[in-house]
Amino acid sequence: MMNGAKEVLAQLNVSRETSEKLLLLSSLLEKWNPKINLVSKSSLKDLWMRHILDSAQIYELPPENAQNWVDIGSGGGFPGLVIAILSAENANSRKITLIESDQRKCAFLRTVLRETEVPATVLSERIEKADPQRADVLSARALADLSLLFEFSERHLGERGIALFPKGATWQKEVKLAQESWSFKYDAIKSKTEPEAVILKVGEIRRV
Ligand SMILES: C[S@@+](CC[C@H](N)C(=O)[O-])C[C@H]1O[C@@H](n2cnc3c(N)ncnc32)[C@H](O)[C@@H]1O
Repeated sequence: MMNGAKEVLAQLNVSRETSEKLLLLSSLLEKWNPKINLVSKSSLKDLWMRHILDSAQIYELPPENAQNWVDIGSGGGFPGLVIAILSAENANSRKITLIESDQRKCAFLRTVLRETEVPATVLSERIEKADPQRADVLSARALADLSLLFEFSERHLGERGIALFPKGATWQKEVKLAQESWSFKYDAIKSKTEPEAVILKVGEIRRV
């Protein structure tokens, strides 16, 4: 088993079936990564902590009735694929959509979904061109600064939806800058995987 897998799986406390799906994701990622660079080579050895646990921690954050979850700029599937796998465990009727413009990465995302038998839709399109999704939850990790993420939210987030954006140590600077052009409410939830990082949970995003 790969570095950290046991510890992370114990921490997540998921069923055997879900553990197997996450293990399948990690082995497919290891296999595809040298060809299409889904995560940086240096972070591959910490895949479970840096990517899988980091993605899983946002799964609990939306309200239970949030049905339509859209992950933009999904890349190698963080957090989108992990959210789809965890949602499948709960057999809830949540609809998951991943938007990613790189065709090869989309082929990887579809392969993992097929092999794990997890339902989700992959849109291989540019975020700014894809049909508006009216998401209840919009997530994006390592995609853009907050101001650009708000522009994407304007297109894809539903009226009462919330956005979940994991951000690193400079998140306060990004918030300040975004406040020049946008009004919004936010909580900064401490990350479980990086001491200075947070997950920004943002709602009521409006242009000023
Ligand atoms: C730095 S990667 C992050 C991937 C993943 N979210 C993660 O945290 O590992 C950003 C991803 O967003 C995709 N992307 C960037 N701009 C995009 C756009 N305008 N429309 C769709 N995908 C985009 C890129 O192809 C890339 O896979």
